[in-house]
Amino acid sequence: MVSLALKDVGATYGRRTVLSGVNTGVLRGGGLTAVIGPNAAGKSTLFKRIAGLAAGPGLVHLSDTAKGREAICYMPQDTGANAVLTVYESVLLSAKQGSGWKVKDGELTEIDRALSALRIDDLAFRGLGELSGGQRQLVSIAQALVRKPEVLLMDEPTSALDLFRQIEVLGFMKRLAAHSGMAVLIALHDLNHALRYCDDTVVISGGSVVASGPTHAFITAEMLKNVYRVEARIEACSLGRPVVIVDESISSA
Ligand SMILES: Nc1ncnc2c1ncn2[C@@H]1O[C@H](COP(=O)(O)OP(=O)(O)OP(=O)(O)O)[C@@H](O)[C@H]1O
Repeated sequence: MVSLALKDVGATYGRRTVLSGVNTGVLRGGGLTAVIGPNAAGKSTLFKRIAGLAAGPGLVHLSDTAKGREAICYMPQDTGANAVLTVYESVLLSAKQGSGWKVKDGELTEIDRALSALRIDDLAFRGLGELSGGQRQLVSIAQALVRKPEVLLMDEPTSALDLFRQIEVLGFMKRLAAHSGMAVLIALHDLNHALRYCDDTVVISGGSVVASGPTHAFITAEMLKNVYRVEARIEACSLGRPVVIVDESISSA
């Protein structure tokens, strides 16, 4: 099963350093890891650095994969839409990325499977340009899945989805990771999703990792105060699940 570890990883845009000294333990395949932190903390940049799309020092160490960097797929926050393509064509194009243009039967089956797992098979022959934001986000997930990554970096993949779709997609990703051994890192703003679906969490603030390890140990009232500047409580809901309740922001005055 694939695993990923970051050692003294940094990232720069031109002369500007936005990420430095990022170290994590070994992030193993088979589950979801949340990457959390305030706006502009460096979550997307970390994903771009891991995927080789941003420059910077340090080591992104991948183990137990024969594919090297090819094992990694980055699903960006803003996916943009090539209005000329249909959903099916765009997913097919993604599946063929980096390989020849000859389409095998198995690949079409994989596409059908991804569209159906995300319940967007009815959109297959609609143009990308005529989809809603949430529908486009589901298509982006399908595009990522058909590339069969071993490490999948999902940048706020549920931000445009309704409540039903959010839990459906995260539940599906959790089962898929457990079944396939894929390592899935998910940048999230909804910390209740992190608590419910992610075994491990990496907390980023101001371009550095401030904590990395088991989710329940790190999503705490103290972390929320220090990193997010809010007074909050973690309490058990009526089903016994921990939930974050935010009481108020802490003024910087
Ligand atoms: N292409 C770029 N060139 C220069 N600076 C950039 C670029 N992309 C991001 N930045 C800067 O890097 C910092 C980290 O941005 P990043 O997008 O990684 O944050 P984030 O944690 O993903 O934020 P958010 O939660 O708002 O999506 C920010 O200060 C941002 O302005």
